[in-house]
Amino acid sequence: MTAVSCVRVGVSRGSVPVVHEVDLTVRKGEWLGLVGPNGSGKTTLLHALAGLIPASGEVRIAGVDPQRTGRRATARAVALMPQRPTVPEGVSVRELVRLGRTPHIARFGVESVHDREVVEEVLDRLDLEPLAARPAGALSGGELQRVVLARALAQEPEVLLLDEPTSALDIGHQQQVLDLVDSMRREHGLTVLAAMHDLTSAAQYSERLVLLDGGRVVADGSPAEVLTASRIAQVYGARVEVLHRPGSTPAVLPLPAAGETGNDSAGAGDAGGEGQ
Ligand SMILES: Nc1ncnc2c1ncn2[C@@H]1O[C@H](COP(=O)(O)OP(=O)(O)OP(=O)(O)O)[C@@H](O)[C@H]1O
Repeated sequence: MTAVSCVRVGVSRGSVPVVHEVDLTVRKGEWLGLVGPNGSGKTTLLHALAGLIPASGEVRIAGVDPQRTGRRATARAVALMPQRPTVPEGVSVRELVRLGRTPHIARFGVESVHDREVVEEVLDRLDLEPLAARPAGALSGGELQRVVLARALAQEPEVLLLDEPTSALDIGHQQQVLDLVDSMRREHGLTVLAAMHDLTSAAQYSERLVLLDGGRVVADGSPAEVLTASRIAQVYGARVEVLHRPGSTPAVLPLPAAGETGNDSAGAGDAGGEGQ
């Protein structure tokens, strides 16, 4: 079953086209990683899929056309975790997470028992209980990032759009949040589209990667197919080695500039070289 389909999708920012003729299909329950250099159009595409900005072409996501469906109705099926969240002044962490329930609550209606249970469950699953009464505006960057993910999960979406979900997180919290999203995908058939810069992490969690460059899809396939050293050099201008470990997904290792061997070995060399 298809959860997301884009046919010749284009998006302009101001008068400048920044996403060009993107064709994309994502299966229900699939994790699709969106990768590409800065400015390649990842955020723009995610915002168009969430119906936040106009796009040309055809978009269907969780059975709705976000370009022609109201924000509220779209938000009952599609949640976006933004790269740069705005936090309403004075709200607590629990209140911010509760905002995720807004699309499900009738205007002038009150929260149901289910609404309250969902909020408490995501606070618990992300270990946010100890922060729940704190003002959201006074959190660290990483704490806020987990709270904003909690708000998106509280929407109980069919499709979750993640824009750099772990950019502010330490390695332990990166694994915690990506493992949680992955378990929700496996248990509930959640469909995930995640824009990520960490290519090793993107390869680990994504069943498929789509690589954007200059607003166009330049590669679409399994992580091993998309992440080759020559393609990363060409698209990112980066020196890397791609490690293929038995039974595991590819790992992308940055390499030092030619002639440099890294801090430790350079230091050892200066001190008299190896084996002395
Ligand atoms: N509001 C805007 N007005 C004008 N141009 C914009 C706007 N937002 C984005 N752009 C431009 O659109 C292009 C794509 O930006 P976008 O944020 O989608 O890239 P990205 O792949 O998400 O980048 P990054 O990895 O740096 O987050 C960039 O050239 C950017 O400068």
